[in-house]
Amino acid sequence: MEVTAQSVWKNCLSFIKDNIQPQAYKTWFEPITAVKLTDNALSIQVPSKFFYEWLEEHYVKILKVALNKELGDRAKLVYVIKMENTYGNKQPFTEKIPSSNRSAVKSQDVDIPLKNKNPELKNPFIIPGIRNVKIESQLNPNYNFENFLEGDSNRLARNAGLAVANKPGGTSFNPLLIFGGVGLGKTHLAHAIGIDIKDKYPEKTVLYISAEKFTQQYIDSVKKNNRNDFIHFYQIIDVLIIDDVQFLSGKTGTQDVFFHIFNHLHQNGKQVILTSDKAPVDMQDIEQRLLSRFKWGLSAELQSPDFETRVSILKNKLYRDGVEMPDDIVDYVAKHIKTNVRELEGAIISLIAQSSFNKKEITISLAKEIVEKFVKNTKREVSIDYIQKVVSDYFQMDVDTLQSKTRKRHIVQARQLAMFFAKKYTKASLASIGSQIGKRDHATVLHACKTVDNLSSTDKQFRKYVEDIAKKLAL
Ligand SMILES: Nc1ncnc2c1ncn2[C@@H]1O[C@H](COP(=O)(O)OP(=O)(O)OP(=O)(O)O)[C@@H](O)[C@H]1O
Repeated sequence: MEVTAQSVWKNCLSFIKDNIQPQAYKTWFEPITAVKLTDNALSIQVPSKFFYEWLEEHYVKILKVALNKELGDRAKLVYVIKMENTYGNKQPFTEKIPSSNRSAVKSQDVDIPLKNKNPELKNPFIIPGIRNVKIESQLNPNYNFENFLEGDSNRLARNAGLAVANKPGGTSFNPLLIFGGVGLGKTHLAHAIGIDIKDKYPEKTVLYISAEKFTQQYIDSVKKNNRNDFIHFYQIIDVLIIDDVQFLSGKTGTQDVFFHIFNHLHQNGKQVILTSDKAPVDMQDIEQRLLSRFKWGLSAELQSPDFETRVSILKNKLYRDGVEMPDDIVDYVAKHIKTNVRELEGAIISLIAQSSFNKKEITISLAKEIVEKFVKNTKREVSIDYIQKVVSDYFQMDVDTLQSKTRKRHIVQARQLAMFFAKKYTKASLASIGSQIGKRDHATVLHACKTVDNLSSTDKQFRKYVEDIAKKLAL
């Protein structure tokens, strides 16, 4: 009979089954599949890193005996760790043996050094290389230090970022918390630090994640009963970058788990980088113990750039995009859009687009037209988070209640109002609104908007809710 990975593993399993508790066998061996056999090395696929470490800690001897029986004294075992959508995102963290299926964005792959740096010393039959598991760092190479222009408004944060990138975990800036208003470059700077660390220390595991996604992963892990996996995953990262930590407000479960992850990383000299739209003192509904951790390192503010910096940012962008624009136009845009770099860039992009689509020359009057529209439009920009907070405050409930599955009338109405305002005042799609407001689908959001419209015209009290909330949103 042909010897295959499956046949070898089947024999191993029957030996193991006879020698361990049935429950343990079911839990730790049934989920494993054999994937490859080359020479005397058998590759088995396990569903998570936690799983793999558990096997190593508890069943390494029996695995060795079973494998030696099948493949002789020189038998080797290779683990293939596949986290199948473990944390429930469309683009999950994938972890693989490096030689195959590399990510399209190679620069974002990082090695995860697992527990025992030199496994041979402890487990002679496990081949080297299995620890070179890969994880995508989710960094955007377009956000780097070279194109993050320095000015008085960001000097401290930028230089602290550079210091952290030179010595991750080795400065007193741990955590480094970058805070500031909307569109001032927090995300850009956070990525730039990560990218620079990857350049300088390719062996380090860097992971960028938004607090929102982190929260979602945590919720999913609880649902799927693999909270330990979740924690473990984050504890082995060298540089953890969490964007928009204010999103954790009011989410006590996520805060708790983050607290433990943070402590572990900090104690082990790993670097934590956080961004937030507020300074720690202004953060609400974040546990005190977490806030005090945030203050351990350095909180560096990004302020609105001054006129000169705004001009440099625009000129740099134009230069990188290969577009020429007269200085007086650039100055005009920089003079009128002051508080948000994203808007600043957006206005210049619109200007270029308008002039090329309509074959119009870029003039001051065209710039004026666009800047005016831009400022008007962006005044209405408000986040779905903010809407949920305003609505739940108005009805004196917390955001979790608003998002919950309950069918209680007043909660359903609050949720529908949040959806209605999110549809009205953000650019988010129905699907995205639904997923952010209690993980509903787009049809639910559509239904909510219709219900709010109907009730506003038939129910006086309800109309008052709509008017009050609109006022609170200051739109
Ligand atoms: N100093 C800078 N130099 C060059 N580009 C910048 C600078 N600051 C911000 N930008 C650009 O402005 C845009 C918005 O920046 P970013 O998304 O990092 O802001 P943010 O503070 O994270 O915003 P939000 O509050 O919405 O999360 C990005 O395109 C970024 O590249």
